Amino acid sequence: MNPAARTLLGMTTSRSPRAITATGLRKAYGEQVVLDGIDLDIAEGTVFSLLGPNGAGKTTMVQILSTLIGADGGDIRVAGHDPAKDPDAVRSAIGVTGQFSAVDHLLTGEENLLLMADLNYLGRREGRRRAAELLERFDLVDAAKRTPATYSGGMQRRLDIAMTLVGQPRIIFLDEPTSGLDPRSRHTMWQIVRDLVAGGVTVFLTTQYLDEADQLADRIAVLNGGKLVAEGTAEELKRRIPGGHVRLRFAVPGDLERAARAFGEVSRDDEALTLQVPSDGSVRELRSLLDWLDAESVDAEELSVHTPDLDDVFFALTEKPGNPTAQVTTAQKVNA
Ligand SMILES: Nc1ncnc2c1ncn2[C@@H]1O[C@H](COP(=O)(O)OP(=O)(O)OP(=O)(O)O)[C@@H](O)[C@H]1O
Repeated sequence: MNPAARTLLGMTTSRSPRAITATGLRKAYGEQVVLDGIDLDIAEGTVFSLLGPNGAGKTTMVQILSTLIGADGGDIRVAGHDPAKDPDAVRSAIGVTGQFSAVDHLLTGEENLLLMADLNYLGRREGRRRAAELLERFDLVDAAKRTPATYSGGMQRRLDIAMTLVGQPRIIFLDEPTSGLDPRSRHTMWQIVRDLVAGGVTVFLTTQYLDEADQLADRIAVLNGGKLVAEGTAEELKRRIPGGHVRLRFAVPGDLERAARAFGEVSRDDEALTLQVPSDGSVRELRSLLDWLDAESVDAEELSVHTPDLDDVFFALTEKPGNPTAQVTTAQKVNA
């Protein structure tokens, strides 16, 4: 029976299994409340990205979910287990990679993987098989006998992830997996994440790169001031904030003046001879704008369409009074 029919009949639709859930998660350091009642609901086999300004509490959240530190309150389940009551069960289901790389720099890449296999009690033969498979999968065969000191940043990051995968975790915490990587290595890392998810792994991603969240995440949450201030798909978050506009640049001040009068409340820059006209960027709106310019013989030298991106969402949701990033929201004020 299709989901719509089930709903019509009042039957509950089956929910996909959850990798991570939390209700009312709280954590304070002394007087400072870092996580102030956080709810999480992350489906298995998806990428969840947590965004937030520096110091928002992202690392604290990852540390709690991965059993490194305890929460002060709330109900948490990771792979079905409570990290406080059953940390070993959580640890056996998760892998953590990122800023604090587990790579031993005195061992070769292959030896690092074999050490991980030992730590996971895989046995000699299975350990060797797994190490060889991961070296192949992460394009590290030629580098296997060298120490990571001779690796590029991208190779070190790939070895780090490969080491995490030795234990075949169902949930992986990726803390800023591509910081410092060049564009090609970033894309390789994105493909690795997509392949993991295609294999059913759940990825909890923290990143400073909003385009990374946009590319990879099924759902994105923005943490600010101890709370999740927004949660949804990238498209849902972008729709939440105004900011779409068309920017027109004119050749002469007279044309700028006439257009500004015709369009009413728009943001203008007399020096650059530009106007920002609120618009959803649709063909229909663009056509009527161009028709008007034609009909009035107003000469626009340049036209560009701006739709809100995740940067706009981030700034709008995490903006502090007096923050210089406020300029990014000019377009939203135009629309207000
Ligand atoms: N062990 C600790 N003792 C006291 N305060 C702490 C401790 N760990 C973190 N904090 C504080 O908690 C807040 C959240 O820190 P956290 O590292 O979780 O933020 P973050 O979002 O990961 O930041 P960033 O993006 O800079 O890595 C910060 O104000 C930090 O100073």
